[in-house]
Amino acid sequence: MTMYPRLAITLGDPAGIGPEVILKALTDPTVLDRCQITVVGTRQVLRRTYDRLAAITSLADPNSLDLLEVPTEDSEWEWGRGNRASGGASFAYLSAALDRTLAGEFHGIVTGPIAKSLWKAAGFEYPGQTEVLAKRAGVERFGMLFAARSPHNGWMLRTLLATTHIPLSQVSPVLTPELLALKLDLFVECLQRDFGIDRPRIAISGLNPHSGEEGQLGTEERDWLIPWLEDERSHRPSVQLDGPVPPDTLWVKPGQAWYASTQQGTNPFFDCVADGYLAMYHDQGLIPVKLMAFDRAVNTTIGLPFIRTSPDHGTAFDIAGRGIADATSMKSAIALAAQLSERRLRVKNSASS
Ligand SMILES: NC(=O)C1=CN([C@@H]2O[C@H](COP(=O)(O)OP(=O)(O)OC[C@H]3O[C@@H](n4cnc5c(N)ncnc54)[C@H](O)[C@@H]3O)[C@@H](O)[C@H]2O)C=CC1
Ligand SMILES: NCC(=O)COP(=O)(O)O
Repeated sequence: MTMYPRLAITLGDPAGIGPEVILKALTDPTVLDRCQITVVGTRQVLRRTYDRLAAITSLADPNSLDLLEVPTEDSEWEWGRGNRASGGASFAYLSAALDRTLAGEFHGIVTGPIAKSLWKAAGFEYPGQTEVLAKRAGVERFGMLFAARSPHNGWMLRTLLATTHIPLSQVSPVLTPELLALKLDLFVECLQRDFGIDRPRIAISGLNPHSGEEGQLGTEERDWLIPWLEDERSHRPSVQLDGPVPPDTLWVKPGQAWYASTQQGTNPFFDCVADGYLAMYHDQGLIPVKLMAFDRAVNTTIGLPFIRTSPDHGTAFDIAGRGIADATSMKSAIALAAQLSERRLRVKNSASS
């Protein structure tokens, strides 16, 4: 029997493209037929978006949606010009969705994009939505994973970031064997539990050019990354660990697989690709993801007791209110949240029956 998960979708910053891509995504029957959706935000924001854009692009009518109305103190903002009011509203939407999810009302949350600087302006000192979700869920082990399915052949690129929203100068001091072991644990758990890959292959990036070239171009690989990986290999027999692969070439094979015009199983590129890629820092992982899949990649927070996904893009203030935002990444985020929540529901129900 098919079980339809209940998903909350937060509008994100009302001055950005979040409301537009949500109303666009909710016109697609393939998005709607696998889950029950409640939009979390304010009717006034949805109405304003609809009234401005419905004449030039196809949008769901806000009256047709199930809406959880979230009171906000101030609604003085303009398209493309977020301010502390729009930042505060986007925080309130996320909080309301979290309250209801933690109370068991939703199986997953799909978040619209927020502007981190405007959270700060509104007095909320978090680096991003990921950290709020983890804190409110009471979770200390969590990770930022980007998943994207190739439109050419269905292959899925999955990239976990070992470090996320920190300055580049802090990456090396923050990276430790303990942190990488934690991220690897999470990655393996996620690939097995959520993606059904029992014996995953994971490729791990080096940090330095040429993975340090025997210590000539950086010493982290020689000093601890290579020994740590060897140790991990010896006590994880059910996982294939590749690396540390020089970061400039790690993405060549997934790039070939992404663009291959034939299906997995008939193309030798697929024999070389991993089920998951572990990048050492934000842009090392996200530059290749966004080059290949900016229009469709999904950001998902792993380690939470519920599913959370989000489009890979931000608020795009430069195009907000013009009707030209591409909703494919939002559609993919809803579809992935539905797929992962349904899988968890199925497993839970079969365990209890
Ligand atoms: N999950 C989230 O809430 C995320 C939030 N952000 C936030 O978004 C804000 C803006 O960040 P940026 O670096 O400018 O990234 P961005 O993704 O908002 O925009 C980068 C470029 O891509 C274009 N773009 C983005 N999404 C698009 C779409 N769906 N269709 C067509 N074009 C699109 C924009 O017009 C812009 O030219 C920042 O405050 C950042 O913190 C950024 C990434 C994720
Ligand atoms: N670049 C990824 C990103 O900014 C994700 O932010 P969030 O989902 O933690 O808000």
